[in-house]
Amino acid sequence: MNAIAAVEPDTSRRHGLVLRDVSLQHGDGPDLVRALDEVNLTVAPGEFTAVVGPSGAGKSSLLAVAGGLTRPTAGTVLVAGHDLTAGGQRARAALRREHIGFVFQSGNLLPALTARDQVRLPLQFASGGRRGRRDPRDLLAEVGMAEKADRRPHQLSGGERQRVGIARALVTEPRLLLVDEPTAALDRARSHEVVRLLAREAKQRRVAVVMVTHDHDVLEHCDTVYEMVDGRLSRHG
Ligand SMILES: Nc1ncnc2c1ncn2[C@@H]1O[C@H](COP(=O)(O)OP(=O)(O)OP(=O)(O)O)[C@@H](O)[C@H]1O
Repeated sequence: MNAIAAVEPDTSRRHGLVLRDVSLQHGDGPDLVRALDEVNLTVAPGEFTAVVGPSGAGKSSLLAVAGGLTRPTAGTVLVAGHDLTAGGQRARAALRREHIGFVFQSGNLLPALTARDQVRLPLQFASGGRRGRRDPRDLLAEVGMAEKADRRPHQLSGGERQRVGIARALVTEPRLLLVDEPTAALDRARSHEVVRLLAREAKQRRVAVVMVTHDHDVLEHCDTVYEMVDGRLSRHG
């Protein structure tokens, strides 16, 4: 037997994100919109990918499909080797809790909770099964928020809220991090800090990251940049 042939050629990539021929349509007849049009994308563990493109191009649809929030009309979505398109809504929700973290535009924090409790929250919903979850205190220290762990969102700056949002998304040790316009509310310096932090976490924790952004300034921190136009994805630059 040929030992080399027996080795799966794409092992390292299998546990990140794979989209194969993914399409998402809304409506029908004259109202048909192809939000995603036969999209193929592979993001390896530790790879930091950005997606840019004009308004209405399909970027949010891409995140929704990759995150199991929306089922594509056609194609396959694999996250950490699991088929997000195979099961029903409950199966998708379970895979989402287990393997996927989300970071939103302005942190999306709950007003009543301290930074520490925001980061603890996802642990209460995650199953105890898989590898070690992160200690919220360690994670807050890692994102530079240890000193402000007792503060609530209104006592934090935009950049600090975003850091807490990133810590919250990482506490369950996701294999895939989906990030939607993380710098929308930030000035230039804070934008670079936040995206640099995402890049560092991607590498250190071997997380596949997909970040949608309008901010071309921060693309220098990304490994791969794609452009989305009319639901089609292509390499940028
Ligand atoms: N539920 C829906 N029903 C019908 N059309 C929809 C629906 N959701 C999105 N669309 C359409 O799908 C296309 C892609 O939308 P999407 O929100 O993914 O774009 P986007 O690139 O994220 O835009 P933006 O940068 O403005 O957020 C758009 O033409 C939009 O109008």
